[in-house]
Amino acid sequence: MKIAIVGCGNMGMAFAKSFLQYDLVKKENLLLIEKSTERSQALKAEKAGVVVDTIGPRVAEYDLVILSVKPQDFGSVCDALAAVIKPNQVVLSIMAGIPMSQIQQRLNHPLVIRAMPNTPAMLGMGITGFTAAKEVDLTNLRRVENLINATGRSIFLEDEAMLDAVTALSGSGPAYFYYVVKAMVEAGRQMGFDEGVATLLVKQTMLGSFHLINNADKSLDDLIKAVASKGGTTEAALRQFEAGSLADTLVAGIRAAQVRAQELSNG
Ligand SMILES: NC(=O)C1=CN([C@@H]2O[C@H](COP(=O)(O)OP(=O)(O)OC[C@H]3O[C@@H](n4cnc5c(N)ncnc54)[C@H](O)[C@@H]3O)[C@@H](O)[C@H]2O)C=CC1
Ligand SMILES: O=C(O)[C@@H]1CCC=N1
Repeated sequence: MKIAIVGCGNMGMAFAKSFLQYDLVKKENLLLIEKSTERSQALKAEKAGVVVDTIGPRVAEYDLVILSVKPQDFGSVCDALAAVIKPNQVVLSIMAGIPMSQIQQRLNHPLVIRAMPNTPAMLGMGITGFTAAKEVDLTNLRRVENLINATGRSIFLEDEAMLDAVTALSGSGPAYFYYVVKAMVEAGRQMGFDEGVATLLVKQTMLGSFHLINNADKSLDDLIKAVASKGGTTEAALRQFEAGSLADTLVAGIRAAQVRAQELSNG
């Protein structure tokens, strides 16, 4: 397979590296289109693929074109891509917010798949929600699904509208996790630990707790109950979280991310 990636930042390269790792594409068949000179020089030094700075006629030689520029930069790539794209090529967009209909219309091209990954894709531990325009046949859909699965796990969604919810939940999700970890490390620092020790205590707690969520045959409420002894320390913390409506604030934040994803479709 020959793959062109437009926008080779965090996510574009997370995808590229996963494909290379699983030998799903050869470096000579991977076109990396990156407008930033600094970034493209780094990609050339890494010998990550064939690096160019603009979309040109050679893009037409690739089976799949991945759009991984920021949604705000989509307008800057449309015309150049529309001018060279051939009818049999498949476009995979990982841009937040931009609906498939808009991509189809701006590129004058029906074969569009839309996906929302997250940054753990860099380690092959991502989760990606994806959906496809009705014009995309099963063979192409399976090919792209296999590629996405090199970055972690995936879930196909019939309803494109749910991709904005995926964006809010798992796309942005890693940042929420880091935010909570950061607050816990700060609490550790305030209680007298240096940052390294606080970080070790928190990271190992998060790792172990994640495995308990995955392996213990208990609900989240039961897992909380198993930690929070009656009249103990955990209860004191949870009471404070409730008083500050922490859970409601987290839910409201995630809903704000969903609204923002919907707004991004308007440019
Ligand atoms: N960062 C994240 O956690 C996630 C991001 N996304 C989506 O992935 C897309 C990319 O995000 P990141 O990789 O984080 O951004 P990034 O800023 O790291 O990468 C975007 C790259 O596109 C390049 N670029 C901009 N205009 C260009 C053009 N006309 N031609 C060629 N290259 C161009 C930029 O120089 C930059 O290197 C966004 O649309 C975002 O919504 C999706 C899921 C997770
Ligand atoms: O913050 C953003 O807009 C992108 C989409 C999901 C994660 N990062």
